[in-house]
Amino acid sequence: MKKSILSKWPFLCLAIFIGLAAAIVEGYISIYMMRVVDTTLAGDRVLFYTQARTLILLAILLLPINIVLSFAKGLYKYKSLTSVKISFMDRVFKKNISEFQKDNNGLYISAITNDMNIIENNYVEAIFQITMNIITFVVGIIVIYSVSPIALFVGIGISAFSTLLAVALSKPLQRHQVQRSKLFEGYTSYIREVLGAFSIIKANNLSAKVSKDFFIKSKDIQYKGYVIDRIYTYFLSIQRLTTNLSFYGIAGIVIYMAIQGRITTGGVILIINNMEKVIFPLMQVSEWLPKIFSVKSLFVNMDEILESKDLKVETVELESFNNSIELKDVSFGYTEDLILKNINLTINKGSKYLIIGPSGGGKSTLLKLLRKYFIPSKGSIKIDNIDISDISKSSYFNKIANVEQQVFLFEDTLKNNLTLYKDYSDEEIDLAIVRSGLTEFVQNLPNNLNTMLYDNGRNISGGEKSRIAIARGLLANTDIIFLDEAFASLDSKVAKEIENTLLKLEGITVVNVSHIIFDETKKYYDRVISVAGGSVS
Ligand SMILES: Nc1ncnc2c1ncn2[C@@H]1O[C@H](COP(=O)(O)OP(=O)(O)OP(=O)(O)O)[C@@H](O)[C@H]1O
Repeated sequence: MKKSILSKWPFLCLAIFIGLAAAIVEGYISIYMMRVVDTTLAGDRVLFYTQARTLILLAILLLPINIVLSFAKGLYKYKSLTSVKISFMDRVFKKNISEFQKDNNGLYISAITNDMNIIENNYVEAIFQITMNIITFVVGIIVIYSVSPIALFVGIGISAFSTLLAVALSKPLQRHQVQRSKLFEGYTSYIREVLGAFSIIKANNLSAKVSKDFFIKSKDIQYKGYVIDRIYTYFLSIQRLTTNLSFYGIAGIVIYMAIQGRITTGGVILIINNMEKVIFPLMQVSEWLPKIFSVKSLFVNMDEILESKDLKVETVELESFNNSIELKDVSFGYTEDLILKNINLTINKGSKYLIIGPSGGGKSTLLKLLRKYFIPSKGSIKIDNIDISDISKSSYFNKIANVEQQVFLFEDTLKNNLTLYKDYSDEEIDLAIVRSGLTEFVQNLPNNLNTMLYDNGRNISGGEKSRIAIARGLLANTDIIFLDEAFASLDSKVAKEIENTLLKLEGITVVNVSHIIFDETKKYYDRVISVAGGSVS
């Protein structure tokens, strides 16, 4: 993840270049300020006017440079943060369905929201601030050196002390930052859960329990934030004390040197002015450094979340499905316990299969294996004699359509929800609408197919959602359609009609897991498979 931010170094370099120009101009401003003071005190009018004019011109020049610097900073932050967020999402979607399902979603949500905010403030911003402060510091040192090297050595002493303090402080901060990130994971998934179950919580009078649980979870996070702030406070107080004392010390030395006549009055002003430019950036660097170190552990944590443990190389692109899918001695379990045991089954192209069986018997699990969401623990699944594990997921997913009971609808038009952003002709879309029993529904919508669906289809019924899922499956024009309890929310008339349509699809293989069995349609299946106790019959 860190690499995706660092890959945007050209934008940082641009900002550094402009920042350097700004610091050099500021350096010249303080030198001309010194000259103006000294020529005034010397009573040299002609030289005063020349120096004062240059001083004003430099001050005016600083304005556009600072504006461009602010644009460059914005560009660097925009590019870096977009890059890290895109890289995060890319890696999430590179994970296997099985791997993703094992994790708690809260983990990802927390990483992309809370951890990303910390990365923005404590890493991307910190890198910019540190580099700018180093530039200001270096220019300040050069300017002071040109007047008094002794004052400069005192400044370097302070720098060493502040940096050591920053490094020492980063250790406990790193630990607390990781602990806070872990707390955020649980907190995020809890919020997602309770908001998702809003109506159940209200209807069962569970609000008081939710409030109590929420208080416990948010209290822990707030406390961790308090601990982190406390460490920063100790750190900042010590740091301010040392820098203030150093500043007074340097001011004393410079005034003493002026009394002895070793530097001019303008020189005193220049050194005091630039000491601020040396000490303040140091203070800033030592404030930002612990933050950068503390983010290191967040990157490690994110890389762990995003790491794909599936190292299987898929070498075959499935061009077509011609004959059959063969399951040979297939066993599978989510854990050590096997859910499916030594399954032998052949699914022929174009045939229609009804899968029935008791709840928890393993029907959906069998579908998950056929859909390549999971790979068998033992045995093999071969499609036209090619092992499913060797076939690339994308080419396999192009050949299958999945109709689930839980339908997800994007916040978009009904048309895009049906086509899933692929190109189909109007005739194809109309046919899928008719076949899935959606004709009347679409006609009654205010903007027909262009009607927007919001919030996962909150304003449409469960049955309408199911029919949208079935229409998607039909429209996809795939060789195989897998249905998992797709008719559960439909009335028997509509369900039977849709089932009939599916059973009449020529050349398309249909595997339908269903509790709902109609005698009228059951006989048209080529085979009814019962899955119970881990076996098929
Ligand atoms: N992701 C999972 N992790 C662990 N166990 C699981 C997972 N999914 C299902 N199981 C378990 O596997 C067994 C079979 O579940 P499966 O969903 O395949 O049954 P099913 O026959 O489809 O049941 P139903 O008809 O109730 O949907 C069950 O005991 C279930 O608890």
